[in-house]
Amino acid sequence: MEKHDLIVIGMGPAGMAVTAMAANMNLDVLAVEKHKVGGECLNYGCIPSKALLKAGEANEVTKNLKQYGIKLAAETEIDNPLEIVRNKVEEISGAKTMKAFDRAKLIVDQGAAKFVDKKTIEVEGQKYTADKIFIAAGTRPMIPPIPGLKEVDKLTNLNIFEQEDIAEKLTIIGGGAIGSEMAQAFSRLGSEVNIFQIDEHLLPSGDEEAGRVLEAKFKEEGIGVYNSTTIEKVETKNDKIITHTEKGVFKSDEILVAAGREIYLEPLELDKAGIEYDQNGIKVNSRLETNVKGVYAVGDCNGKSLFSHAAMHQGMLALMNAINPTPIKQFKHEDYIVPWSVFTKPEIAQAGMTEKEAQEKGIDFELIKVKYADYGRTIADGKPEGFVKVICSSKGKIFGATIVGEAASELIQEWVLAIQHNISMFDIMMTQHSFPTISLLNKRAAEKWMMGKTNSGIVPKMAKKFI
Ligand SMILES: Cc1cc2nc3c(=O)[nH]c(=O)nc-3n(C[C@H](O)[C@H](O)[C@H](O)COP(=O)(O)OP(=O)(O)OC[C@H]3O[C@@H](n4cnc5c(N)ncnc54)[C@H](O)[C@@H]3O)c2cc1C
Ligand SMILES: NC(=O)c1ccc[n+]([C@@H]2O[C@H](COP(=O)([O-])OP(=O)(O)OC[C@H]3O[C@@H](n4cnc5c(N)ncnc54)[C@H](O)[C@@H]3O)[C@@H](O)[C@H]2O)c1
Repeated sequence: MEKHDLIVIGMGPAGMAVTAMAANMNLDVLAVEKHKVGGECLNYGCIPSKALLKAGEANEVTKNLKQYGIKLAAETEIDNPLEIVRNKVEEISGAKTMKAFDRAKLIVDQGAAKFVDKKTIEVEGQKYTADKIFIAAGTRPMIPPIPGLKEVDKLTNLNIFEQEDIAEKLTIIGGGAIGSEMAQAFSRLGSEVNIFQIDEHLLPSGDEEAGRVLEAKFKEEGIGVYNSTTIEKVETKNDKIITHTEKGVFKSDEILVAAGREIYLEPLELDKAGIEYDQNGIKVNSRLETNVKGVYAVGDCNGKSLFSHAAMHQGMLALMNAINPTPIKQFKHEDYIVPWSVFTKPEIAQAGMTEKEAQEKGIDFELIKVKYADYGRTIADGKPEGFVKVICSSKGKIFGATIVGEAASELIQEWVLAIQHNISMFDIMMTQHSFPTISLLNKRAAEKWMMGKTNSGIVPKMAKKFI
C-alpha cells in the first residue's frame, strides 16, 4: 500500500490550498480529485459566473454610452459569450494552475476516493494511507421539493455554462448569490428574466437595505423579482417551462435552480472511518479536525462558510494545525472574519455584523452611512448608486460594514482588516486614502463618525478657547 505524509480528497479551493502549501513544504502529498482540478469554483462557479457577468456588463456599457457623450453607430449583437466563458475557464485551468502542484502526486478523474479505515482511502481498487487526511469534497446544488421540478429539464450551475445560447426567457428559482448574479448576467445579454424566491429580499443572508437597492436596479433593468413567493408546480408544455406560482403562471425557455447547496458525502463512505457528519456537513472542531484524530474537513463540505476564500483559508488553517506540535497556539477558524461579495452591478459586500444582527445581539451601536451620490469621483464615473454603511460603537470599535456600489468587493477589505485586527474608526480616519479613489469613501465614513464626536460637547468648547 502506498504511504504518503498526507492525503487530500477534492481539489477545489480548499483542497488546492492544502496541496499547494504542503507540497511547497516538501511534504509528500497525494491529492485525489474525482472530476476536475479547480472544483466547483473554477469550473462551474466563481470564475465562469464572473466572466459571464463581465460580458453582460460590456453589453450594458455599450448600450448606455450616451451618458458619456458617445454615440454608438451600430447595435450590439450577442454572439457567443458562453463559449468565451468556457475558453477562459480552460485557459485558467491549464499550466498556470497546475504549476502549484508540481511537487504533489495527483490522481484526477479516475474515480472518487472512499475511506477504508481512519488512515486509509481507496481509489479505483488501489489503497493509499497517510497519518493526516484532509477532506475537501465540496457540496452540490440543492433541488427543492417543488412538484414537477424533478421531472423537467433544468439548469443548475453545473450545466448553465455549457449552454450554446442565451435563453430568450429564463426563470430563476432563488434570489441568493447565484440567482442574483445569473439574473443580471443573462438579462444584460438579452434574456427576459424572472426571479422567484421564498425569502423577503434579494441576498437574504445580507443587509435588507442592500438587497432592496439591488432589487430596484434589477427592476429598472427589466428583471422580474418575486419575493416571498411559493412555487406551486413546474411543468413542461410544448417545449416551454411553465412555472405556477401564487403570483401567476410564467412561461420560459429554461429554468435555473439556484436554491442553495446540499451536502453529498455518500461516495466517501465516512462511516468506515467513523467520521461524524449530518445534513449540515462533516462535523469539525475549531481546529477543523473531525472527531477522528488526524482527519480534517475543510471548505464547503463542513458547511461553515460557503465561499472560496473561506475554503482556501480553512485549508491553510487546518494544515497549520496539522503540522503544529504545540497544543497552545492552534488556529481556530472562528477567529477569522469571513467577508462576502456579490458581483452584480451594483456590487454588494459584507464584513462582520449587519445592522439587523447588531440589533438582534442587543449591541449599542452607531450607524454611519455615506452615499456614493455625494462623492465627486463616483458622480464623474456615472456610478452614483450605493452606500458605505458601518456599524460601530460610540468609541469607534467596528462591528460590521455593508457596502453597495461600484468596487464594493474591493472596499470591503479595509473593513475586514479593521474588524479582525481591532483597528478603529479613528485609525481609518487617520489613514490617508488616495484621492479620488472609490475607497476614499471608507475614510469619509470614518470622518463622518468623527464629525459626530466633534460637533458638540467638550471639543467645540476647547476649540473656541484655544483658537
Ligand atoms: C455559480 C457559483 C458562483 C460562485 N461564486 C463565488 C464567488 O464569487 N466567490 C466565492 O467566494 N464563492 C463563490 N462560490 C462558492 C464557491 O464556489 C465554493 O464556496 C467553493 O468552490 C468551495 O470550495 P471547496 O474546495 O470546499 O469545494 P468545491 O469547489 O466544491 O470542490 C470540491 C471538489 O471535491 C471533489 N470531490 C468530491 N468528492 C470527492 C471524492 N470522494 N473523491 C475525490 N474528489 C472528490 C469534487 O469533484 C470537487 O472538485 C460560487 C459558487 C457557485 C455555484
Ligand atoms: N459572489 C459569491 O460569493 C457567491 C456567488 C454565488 C454563490 N455563492 C455561494 O454559493 C452558495 C449557494 O448560492 P445560492 O444562490 O444557490 O444559495 P443561497 O443560499 O444564497 O440562496 C438560496 C435562495 O433560494 C431560495 N429558495 C430556496 N428554496 C426555495 C424554494 N423552494 N422556492 C423558491 N425559492 C427558494 C431562497 O429564498 C434564496 O433566495 C451560497 O451559499 C454562496 O455562499 C457565492
